[in-house]
Amino acid sequence: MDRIRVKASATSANLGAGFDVLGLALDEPYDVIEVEPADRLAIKVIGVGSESIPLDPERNTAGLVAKEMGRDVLITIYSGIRPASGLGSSAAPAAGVAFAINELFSLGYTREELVPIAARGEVAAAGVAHADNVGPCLLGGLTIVCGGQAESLEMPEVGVVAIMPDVKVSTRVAREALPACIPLREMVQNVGKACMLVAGAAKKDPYLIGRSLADSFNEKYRSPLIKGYEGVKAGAMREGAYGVAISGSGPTMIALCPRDRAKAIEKAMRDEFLSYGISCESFVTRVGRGVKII
Ligand SMILES: Nc1ncnc2c1ncn2[C@@H]1O[C@H](COP(=O)(O)OP(=O)(O)OP(=O)(O)O)[C@@H](O)[C@H]1O
Ligand SMILES: N[C@@H](CCO)C(=O)O
Repeated sequence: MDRIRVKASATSANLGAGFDVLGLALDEPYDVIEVEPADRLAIKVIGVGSESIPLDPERNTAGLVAKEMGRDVLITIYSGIRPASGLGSSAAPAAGVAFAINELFSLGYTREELVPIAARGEVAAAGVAHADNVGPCLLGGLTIVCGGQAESLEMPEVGVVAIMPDVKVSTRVAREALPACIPLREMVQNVGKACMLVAGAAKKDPYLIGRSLADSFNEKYRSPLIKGYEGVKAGAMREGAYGVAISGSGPTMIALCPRDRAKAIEKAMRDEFLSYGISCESFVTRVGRGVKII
């Protein structure tokens, strides 16, 4: 094989209480990434937000991954995920390139083993090697990452509505909004919610998953960065969403819902943002299955 082309999709990290641990793969939007052997490591970016994506391999998540894997390659990223929106835009190229290099050079890593390698690419974007976006991007479904290990659970069939208000919140800034310590009571509530969410996926119970999205950490400290958050969430719940969460570090909000309610929920959430004078992009999708060769 002299060149490989993969589809690496958007992801939604945290899912409320699962801060830096849980992540959900989405089917759309996605990046298409091509990788081919070259004399030196180089990166080209075309598409959504390309002007804000660094070409220097040291500052690009995909470049750091290729360096980590010790391969000189030309990486072409056809970007389809808006940067700094909370949908894992920096993770998709990292996961995509880890997967592509593994296939191209027949390195023999499992998808699970690629998770910590791809996570180190995130240092270029977030300053830390968090795996809660690269995990679901590689494995699909609902992913749990912990101490370099990654596990994935199949989700029940749900619709996913994502609303991206026209506001930029970088992961770095959103991480600074979080306290270093939280009260014991909040910690206990969050552990409970995260465990209930995983139980919901294991039991294929979308109502339990939805109820478990409300947390007292990510939402409490980061929702003030998203003007209109409470109204938008209420609009989605009124139209039948199972639950709502900030996607990753925001400002995108996602609602999980019955698939036949998704369009009405999308409209309600958009209308709420507009009532605060905030324009937004939005889309309806489903749970993704992980990076694949196309
Ligand atoms: N390969 C890459 N693709 C996209 N962004 C990158 C890449 N490498 C570095 N970046 C930087 O990361 C920034 C986006 O990362 P950030 O983590 O803030 O957003 P996100 O991935 O959309 O959000 P989240 O991690 O919350 O889901 C970009 O503005 C860009 O400067
Ligand atoms: N867990 C990270 C992910 C960002 O996508 C954060 O919320 O800061």
